[in-house]
Amino acid sequence: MDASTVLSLTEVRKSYGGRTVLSGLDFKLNAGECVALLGPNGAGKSTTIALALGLTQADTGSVELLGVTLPRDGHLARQNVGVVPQYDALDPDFTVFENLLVFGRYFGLHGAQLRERAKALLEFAQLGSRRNDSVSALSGGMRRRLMLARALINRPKVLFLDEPTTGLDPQAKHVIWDRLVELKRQGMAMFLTTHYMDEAQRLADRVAVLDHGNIVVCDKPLALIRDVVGHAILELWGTGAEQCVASLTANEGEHSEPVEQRGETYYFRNERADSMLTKLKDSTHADVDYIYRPGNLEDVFFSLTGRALRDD
Ligand SMILES: Nc1ncnc2c1ncn2[C@@H]1O[C@H](COP(=O)(O)OP(=O)(O)OP(=O)(O)O)[C@@H](O)[C@H]1O
Repeated sequence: MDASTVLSLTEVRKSYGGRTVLSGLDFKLNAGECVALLGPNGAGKSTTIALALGLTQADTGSVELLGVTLPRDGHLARQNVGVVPQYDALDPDFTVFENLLVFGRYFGLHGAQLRERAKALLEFAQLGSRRNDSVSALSGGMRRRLMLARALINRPKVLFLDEPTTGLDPQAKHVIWDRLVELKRQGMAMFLTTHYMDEAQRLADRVAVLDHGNIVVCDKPLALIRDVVGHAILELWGTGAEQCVASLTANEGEHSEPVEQRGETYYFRNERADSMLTKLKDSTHADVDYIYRPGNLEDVFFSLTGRALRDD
């Protein structure tokens, strides 16, 4: 494993009960880098995190974390790793501060050193004033921040975050993002899963899209937008959109590309978006709702993973 690589999964295959979840996955996380793993429900994001932490074993292939082989030496690697799991695992019988102390003791910390570390982390997580509160008195956002503080108690070299802001309101989400950006600035390597494209775009140096058992792309968010989607999207929706699209495309000829559709919304990209916008402005379909906008990560995601629901 290269010195700058903190995590590597090579040719990893994993099945559950005959159902293939990962089919030869290759991935590397470098020191100081933040990678966001995106994928539809059930694509295998949590499974990838569990493998990366040595909590489950690959059927074939190899996993190395911080220079040690998993799952064999997982306990060694986990000494230097922080994990923010998808669901809060705080002890409701303890206060905010005590939750940090208890967790720190698992890592062999104690006494004044542990108390100082816990105090500093509560300040970092903007929970200093809630130090003596019961965990049950915290809001959802505060609980996530406490989970983040807890994951940092052992001064980890790499942080794993499984959907760190799912279920939080926009304000609470932004506070978590702000804290994660600060950690990035400090050089923390981070591997996170998310369903939020804005989260991936905001935080990730590289975005990996997992689908059908493998990573289909892994690159900088803006490079993905440029390469997979392009510079512009025209979206049309609402009453009259179908008729409008039919009339705008009527002169395109029989070899024209089919028009992309997600539910009741129609999409044109790039040069076609530009020309459709011109036609639309000159047309009689003034009442149709539309927006002309830059491409984004959600467009990349749909473009690569399709539109079919994955919850069956
Ligand atoms: N311990 C397990 N036993 C059996 N099947 C499992 C187990 N863990 C995961 N799976 C299955 O493996 C597949 C991938 O699950 P995983 O939780 O990794 O996906 P995910 O991408 O994290 O999904 P989500 O976005 O819904 O959280 C799913 O079909 C899931 O039902």
